[in-house]
Amino acid sequence: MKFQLALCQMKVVMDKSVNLKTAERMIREASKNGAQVIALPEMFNCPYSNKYFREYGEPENGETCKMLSSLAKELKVTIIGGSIPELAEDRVYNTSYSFSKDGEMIGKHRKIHLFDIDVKGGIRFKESETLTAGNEITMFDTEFCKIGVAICYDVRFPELFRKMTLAGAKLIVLPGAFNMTTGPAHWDLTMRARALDNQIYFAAVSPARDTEGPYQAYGSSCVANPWGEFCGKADAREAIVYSEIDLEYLDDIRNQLPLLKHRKEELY
Ligand SMILES: O=C(O)CCC(=O)C(=O)O
Repeated sequence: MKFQLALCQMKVVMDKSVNLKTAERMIREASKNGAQVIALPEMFNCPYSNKYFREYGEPENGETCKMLSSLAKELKVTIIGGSIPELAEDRVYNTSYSFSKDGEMIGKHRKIHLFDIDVKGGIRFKESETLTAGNEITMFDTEFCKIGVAICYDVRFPELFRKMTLAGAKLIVLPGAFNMTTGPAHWDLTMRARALDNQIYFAAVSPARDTEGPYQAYGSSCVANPWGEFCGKADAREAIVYSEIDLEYLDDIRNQLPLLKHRKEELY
């Protein structure tokens, strides 16, 4: 079984309606080019800043969800809708909604690990000033395979992905927006490591870099294959990354190098 994955590395601007139009344009283009699973970046409708999350936030089934659901249904594609600020009661979550090709919501992931860091000479960010953490692992079935979804800083916690792998995920999609300090240092390495350790396809989708916006995303959306190599990669500019996800190849790699079978669970 093979299928086509597309990652829409879109430019995110201050105007929410422009962001929704860009997402729609890129999803339509990806679908026209044969993509069957299409993913968007973290916080694709909102500038990535604590200042804006509440203002741009929407309850579940707000206008962004409605747009993604109807596009999925119209184009008959699975959409992993990056993430957006979700308003629930008085809280704000960083939430990714996924839709089946019938337009049904099949996944909802609230970012589990909040990005609260202070790197000397680099970046300081404290998501917990505005956001609340989720507490569930997110996986769903599609006609192709089980897909897991996590968001950005979640990627740094390998146990999460091992768990998804053991539960049958073959593709993990990570909407993410690394920055210009940790991006060059860790992005490529971390995405390849998650793919290699678990012998899965691991796809990370970032916004394009906007040197005029309040946050400079690293870009570099990529797909790493079960051998740990990139099989799709963007630079910092707006682009769609296409990759073939080949589940027979995944099985071949696992047969040739049976890492998952060689685990000694009784020891660790
Ligand atoms: O882990 C990192 O270095 C970046 C994480 C991040 O930007 C985020 O979680 O939004």
